[in-house]
Amino acid sequence: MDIVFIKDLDIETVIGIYDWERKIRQTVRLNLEMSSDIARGAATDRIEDALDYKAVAKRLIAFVENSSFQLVETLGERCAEIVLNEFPVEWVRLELDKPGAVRGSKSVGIRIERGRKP
Ligand SMILES: Nc1nc2c(c(=O)[nH]1)N=C([C@H](O)[C@@H](O)CO)CN2
Repeated sequence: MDIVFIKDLDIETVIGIYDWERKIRQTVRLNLEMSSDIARGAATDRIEDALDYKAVAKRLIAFVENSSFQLVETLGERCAEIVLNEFPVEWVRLELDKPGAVRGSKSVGIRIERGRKP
């Protein structure tokens, strides 16, 4: 299976379950692996035949910046839905990190796989 990926996309948003978290913006980090037929774009050398990772990133930045969920689970699930519903992607693995959320830990977060592997 061919993959287009986006690594360490940092986005500021309102996220968290505590009162103090509802009043500030925190950084979340997205990592995505998306199934894509790499050979198709390679054959024509045209962006129209490839999965445009910049378009995916811009869409997710706009969504996450304007969101205000409590749980990383909810935000991650919504992001995966956007990728599957709005782009030519049949399967996605998504990691959503909340760096520094737990003292003593570099990061915490979720990893999900959604869709059907081609
Ligand atoms: N499974 C989860 N556990 C926790 C979450 C979460 O989103 N999913 N969130 C918090 C707090 O917001 C925490 O990040 C603040 O430091 C705690 N546990």
